[in-house]
Amino acid sequence: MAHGDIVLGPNQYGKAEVRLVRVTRDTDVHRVEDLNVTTQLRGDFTDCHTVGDNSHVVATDTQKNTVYAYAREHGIGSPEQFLTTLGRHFVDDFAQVAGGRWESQLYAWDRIGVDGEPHDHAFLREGREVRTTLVQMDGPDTWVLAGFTDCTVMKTTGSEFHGFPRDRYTTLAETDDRILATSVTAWWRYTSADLGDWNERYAAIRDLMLETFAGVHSLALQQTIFAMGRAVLEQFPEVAEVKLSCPNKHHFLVDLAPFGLKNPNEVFFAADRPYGLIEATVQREGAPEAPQAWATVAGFC
Ligand SMILES: O=c1[nH]c(=O)c2[nH]c(=O)[nH]c2[nH]1
Repeated sequence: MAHGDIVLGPNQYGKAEVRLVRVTRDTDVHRVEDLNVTTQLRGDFTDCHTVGDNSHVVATDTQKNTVYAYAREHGIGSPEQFLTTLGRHFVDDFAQVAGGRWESQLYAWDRIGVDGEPHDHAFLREGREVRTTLVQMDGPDTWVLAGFTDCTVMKTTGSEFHGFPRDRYTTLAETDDRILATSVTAWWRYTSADLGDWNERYAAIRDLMLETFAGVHSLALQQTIFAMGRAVLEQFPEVAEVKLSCPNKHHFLVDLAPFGLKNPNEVFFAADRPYGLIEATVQREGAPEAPQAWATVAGFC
């Protein structure tokens, strides 16, 4: 080969960020494994790059499907075990694959506590929510808003969605058992700026919202968030109104039938966009509104 020829250097390819949620439901106490998997192959792929010969190319789509099928067939257990098993398959079963890299991020979930007991199928993404507070003043008037954001929760059962209108653009299947997941952003307005015990009250309101999320058998995310706001207004007279903004973090059941596998609500694709965005204000009928309190709070109806 003459000096100066253009040749292919190091290369690898695969599917990045395969969002995989596996629910193990062999008992009523569900377990959740939530991974973001990237699979990349190295080996004899020169002809694809230089002349477009794909005869050696294990399609990235195939790599993605393999991630989901392996989650179903072999389970996850640990990311180390899962990635090693996956990588061994590609390296051992395809002569042209010499090696590769398999990487994942694992998102940990805790169980939501209800009456001090860990819930069977309602989970809270590990890591605290961000507590938010906004005080507005206008002369002698003070308004205190409190809330939180980035509080990601999931129910692996106890959620249905059906009975919605169908037109020629409707493809969504009705379901009586789906994953319901959202990242809650909540704001509430206190009736007074002089309540004291702010930290205890904040924690109690947050816990009540999470317990309500866990406890409500959901027919729609709209119903769940209204119940969360209503529970706060019923138990905390010092709260005047509650606003919630909740993305519906869709989890789509992966069709494993083409690979000869059943998927009894176990292996899901966790999509990040587009997402439903469900927002509501829950208020006391006839109570005076306080537009000044909310005037600069963006993104809420
Ligand atoms: O809880 C839901 N509310 C909706 O309005 C909706 N729309 C949709 O496609 N899925 C869902 N889920």
